[in-house]
Amino acid sequence: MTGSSWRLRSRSRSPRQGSRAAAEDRKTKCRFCETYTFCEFGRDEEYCSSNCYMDASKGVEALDWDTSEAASWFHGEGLDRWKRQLVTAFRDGHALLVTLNEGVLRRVGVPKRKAKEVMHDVENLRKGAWAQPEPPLEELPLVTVAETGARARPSLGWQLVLKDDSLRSYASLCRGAVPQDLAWSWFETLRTRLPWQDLSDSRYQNEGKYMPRRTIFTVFNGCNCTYKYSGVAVKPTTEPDFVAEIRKYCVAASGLSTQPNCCNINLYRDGHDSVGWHTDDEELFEGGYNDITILSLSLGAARTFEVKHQPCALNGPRKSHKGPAETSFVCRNGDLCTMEGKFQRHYLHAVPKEPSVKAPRINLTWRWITKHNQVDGCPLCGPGNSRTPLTPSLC
Ligand SMILES: O=C(O)CCC(=O)C(=O)O
Ligand SMILES: [Fe+2]
Repeated sequence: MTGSSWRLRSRSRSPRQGSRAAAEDRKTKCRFCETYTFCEFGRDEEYCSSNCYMDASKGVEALDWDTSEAASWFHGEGLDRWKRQLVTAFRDGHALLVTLNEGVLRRVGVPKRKAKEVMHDVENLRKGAWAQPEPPLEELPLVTVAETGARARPSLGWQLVLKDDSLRSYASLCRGAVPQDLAWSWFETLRTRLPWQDLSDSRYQNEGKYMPRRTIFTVFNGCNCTYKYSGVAVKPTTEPDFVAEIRKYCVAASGLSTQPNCCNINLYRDGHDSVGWHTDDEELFEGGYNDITILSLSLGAARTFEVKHQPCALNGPRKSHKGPAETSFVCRNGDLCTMEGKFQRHYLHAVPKEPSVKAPRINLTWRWITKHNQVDGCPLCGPGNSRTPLTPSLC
């Protein structure tokens, strides 16, 4: 592809400003998902939804390209040169390739294996593109839960266990935030009363293979979003009263001023259950480019929670998620902890297998859905996504 085929699309044309009503009569092909659909935005917009626009642009300027030129480009100049150009474009223009997906690559004749490889690089590039220096705290203040919690419940002893100002990434921890008896009774209630689900990765759906944990995703306040990650789709369950009670207790202990609207709850039956290295950077929570908070309660058996930096393609050769943790702490019955700021953008976390652990553990992670899912028909989706404060505030 020649330089002339790069066209920067201005951020000021955000379709978030359009109205669903104005677009009801218009059937258009979305530039991101490429399906024909009623556009929820105004007439001039090219994306079918705020989800697609944000998936395409991730909040930075979007880089447009002409698919018809792609074939000659791939075949003529080769992938290596193409990748180098991409990197330059990302660095110079803070831009993002918006219309590229595996299907497009296949259509212009890129073999499947190469197309996958390219998309892997593009995804890393997107992450790299986001990894511009974070704004300093003086410019964009951030209050941690270690601070709000300490103000709300000084006796609990909140502490900051990860403080990375340059990456705006923080983790707060409160040992014994919930008294032991109460925590154990919550553990028993959740274990026996929740309709736990076995998750199957889409790749293994027909093979009877399940993720090494049981789970449930609760929502409330009219939200109906499905939680999709790593090839798994967890349908929402309306938050039962006994979960709401736990939520309110933990939010109060954290000094947070708003209630999260969903919770991912995991049951680790014993030390063979686990969750591998990942980030909770799904679009629902917009944590890839916003400061967000995830509040986590541990109940039952103690398990190790591990943390390490997220590899970034622009910082060097592609790295796998293999390799040891950089930080870890043991989460025990009744402990609260958090992941805050841009943690989901810059850090990975995991709960590794610990075969010596014979007892079960339950973990609840409360999150704030700010970008409700259109595809699953969540009634809260649309340009008017509820923008609850994403970070704690001192009140
Ligand atoms: O079990 C934990 O402590 C973490 C769970 C987690 O990372 C998740 O549900 O995304
Ligand atoms: Fe997670």
